[in-house]
Amino acid sequence: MKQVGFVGWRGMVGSVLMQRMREEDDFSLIEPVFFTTSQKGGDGPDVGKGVSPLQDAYDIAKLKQMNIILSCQGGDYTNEIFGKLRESGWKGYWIDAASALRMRDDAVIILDPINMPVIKQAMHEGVKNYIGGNCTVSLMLMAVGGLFDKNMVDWMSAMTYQAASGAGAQNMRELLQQMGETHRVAEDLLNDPASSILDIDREVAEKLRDKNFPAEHFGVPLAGSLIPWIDKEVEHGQSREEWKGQAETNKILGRADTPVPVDGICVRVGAMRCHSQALTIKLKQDIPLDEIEDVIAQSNDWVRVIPNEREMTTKELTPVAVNGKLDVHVGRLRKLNMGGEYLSAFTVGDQLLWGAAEPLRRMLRILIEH
Ligand SMILES: NC(=O)C1=CN([C@@H]2O[C@H](COP(=O)(O)OP(=O)(O)OC[C@H]3O[C@@H](n4cnc5c(N)ncnc54)[C@H](OP(=O)(O)O)[C@@H]3O)[C@@H](O)[C@H]2O)C=CC1
Ligand SMILES: N[C@@H](CC(=O)OP(=O)(O)O)C(=O)O
Repeated sequence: MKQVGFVGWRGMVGSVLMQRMREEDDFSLIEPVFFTTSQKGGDGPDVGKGVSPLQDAYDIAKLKQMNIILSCQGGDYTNEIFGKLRESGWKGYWIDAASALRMRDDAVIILDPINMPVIKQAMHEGVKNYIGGNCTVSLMLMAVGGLFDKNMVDWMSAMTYQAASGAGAQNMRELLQQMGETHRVAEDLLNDPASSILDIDREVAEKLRDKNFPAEHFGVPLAGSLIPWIDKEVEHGQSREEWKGQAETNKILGRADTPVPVDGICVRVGAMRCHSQALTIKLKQDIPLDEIEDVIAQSNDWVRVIPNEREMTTKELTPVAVNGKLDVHVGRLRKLNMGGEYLSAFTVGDQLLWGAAEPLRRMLRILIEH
């Protein structure tokens, strides 16, 4: 059995990975070794194979014994350890959730329902580094990857509505604290049916602008507001999250040399763990809507087309509907006033599942069964 080292297994992404691996009985196929950056010698998790002491995630000699290492620990850890490990002569497979290695020539961005041929070709060529994609990009491709696969897309604009989870566990907590504070300040007025909504709004606005409002992690209020900037600035006023849209999409599709233009504005909203995106797709041809729906619906086992009508949309095309599920919903499919080649779509998916943990779990399985 292959020895698989897990780093970052108790974090938020790592916990979702562990849960999925238990559900799919993946641990029965491997010999897992659990590492830690902070609790060396403590008890590892029991995944049906007894409890073993946690290994030091900075111990290169121990890491070198692994056939495969799967890290959900973050980019700082990858940047510190990966180079040393490779320089030490380690030839094992490295699977990673962090973005640090994604754009390297010796790394593949993994999303096997979309790019299995790219992954297979890389394995054949001896590539050893398999990196999970940006959550927004992976979820967009799980939703409308069929259109890219059929070479129907001329360009695409993605306007995103990204959940707090993308910023980390502490940010999810802070969002709820912010919601609680906002409610608390308005509670008495809310309980009085005669109170004025403008008085309520004034209290809330004052609270949101109060310098003591809890915003240590986001820096600004997210509850009752939104944040139209995610990640650092790259150039020309584009954020790094926006830059990933085109760069990662085309790398995943194996067409970095002839890229499809992808751009838009990435926005953080007060959802918990599901990212939504409003897509404008310029098609190469005016293709009938029912054909487009078929292509999308048949492209993988998890995409679900939601009919473009009010009740189904408001019930099924929301973060609440897909939270904790592998299904990726896509709806609001219609031709725009600009012409028959202009398609709108709205998609929503769980960013901790297909957006983070699931592609890693499936890559591990591909390597084990290889
Ligand atoms: N959040 C997201 O949406 C996405 C994240 N990623 C990548 O995954 C990386 C990890 O993200 P995420 O899982 O959100 O990070 P977390 O902050 O939840 O976990 C990271 C590490 O923090 C340590 N840690 C310290 N205190 C605790 C605690 N109380 N509970 C759990 N872990 C603790 C653990 O390491 P130890 O056990 O060694 O102490 C853990 O592995 C990111 O840096 C990013 O590169 C990728 C895609 C999406
Ligand atoms: N940046 C994403 C989450 C994330 O971790 O992305 P990446 O893996 O590309 O760094 C978000 O905020 O929603």
